[in-house]
Amino acid sequence: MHFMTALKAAWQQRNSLLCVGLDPDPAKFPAHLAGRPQAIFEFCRDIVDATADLACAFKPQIAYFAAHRAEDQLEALIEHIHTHHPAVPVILDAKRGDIGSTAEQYAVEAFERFKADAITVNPYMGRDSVEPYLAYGDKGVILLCRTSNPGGSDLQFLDVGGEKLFERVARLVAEEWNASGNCGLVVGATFPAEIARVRELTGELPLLVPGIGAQGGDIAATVQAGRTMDGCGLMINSSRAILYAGVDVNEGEDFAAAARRVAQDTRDAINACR
Ligand SMILES: O=c1ccn([C@@H]2O[C@H](COP(=O)(O)O)[C@@H](O)[C@H]2O)c(=O)[nH]1
Repeated sequence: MHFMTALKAAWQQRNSLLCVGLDPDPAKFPAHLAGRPQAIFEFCRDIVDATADLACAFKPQIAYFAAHRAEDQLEALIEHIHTHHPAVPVILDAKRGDIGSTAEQYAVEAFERFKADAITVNPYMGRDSVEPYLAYGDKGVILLCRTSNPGGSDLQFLDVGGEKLFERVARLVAEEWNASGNCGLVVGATFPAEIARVRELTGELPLLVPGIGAQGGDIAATVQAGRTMDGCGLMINSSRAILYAGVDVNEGEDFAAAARRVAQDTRDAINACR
């Protein structure tokens, strides 16, 4: 199924704009998982099973798996999501960016090895570096536009011929790169004014919005700035605030139940503003 079809169905059927981020850090895992060879998979699987009905997407961040030589556990996790929660699309957060021949390999890795439904990509090497992902017409390609970190302004706010660089990226993606209707943009919840500007420039383009929760972005401001006419258009990501909700209050083996409570509260807070 086309990523956008799956995403739209998930928004409607689950009544949710919440994207649950999967950034597994073994140092923060509950004690009963310590030393288990498949701990990263088991932790994420339990979070996924506890939150799937509340989520419009899952977003595993590849660095948290690769850093621990756990790419095999990432493969198993995505397979688990597709098998047990087939209505929830998977966005592989990899932020790839390289020349075309290398990008071809990254695209194979994301879509054929990991079987992700979408990938995040860095647009700053230009169209030929993005083509290999766009060639998978049914897969989502979500390009960095206005990132949530403070240093994002260093380059993304540069004036490029009368507009800011992030505005140029937004227009380029919406007007030229989205021929197959499979593109989205990353815009941080920490910058609602720029979310509104990107929405203004891109019509109904889906926006992946990290930065609520641990980074402190405002949910109401995010939704008001980025929602489309039908109250959708956003995948609002929260990772650490959900994953470690139980660990922070020492809930041990009930970490997944605690994660569910925070995911539900977050989804409801988003829905209250749509
Ligand atoms: O601009 C960006 C792009 C990506 N991210 C990623 O989103 C999550 C955020 O995690 P939290 O724990 O909810 O802060 C993480 O995987 C980042 O790599 C981002 O934060 N900002």
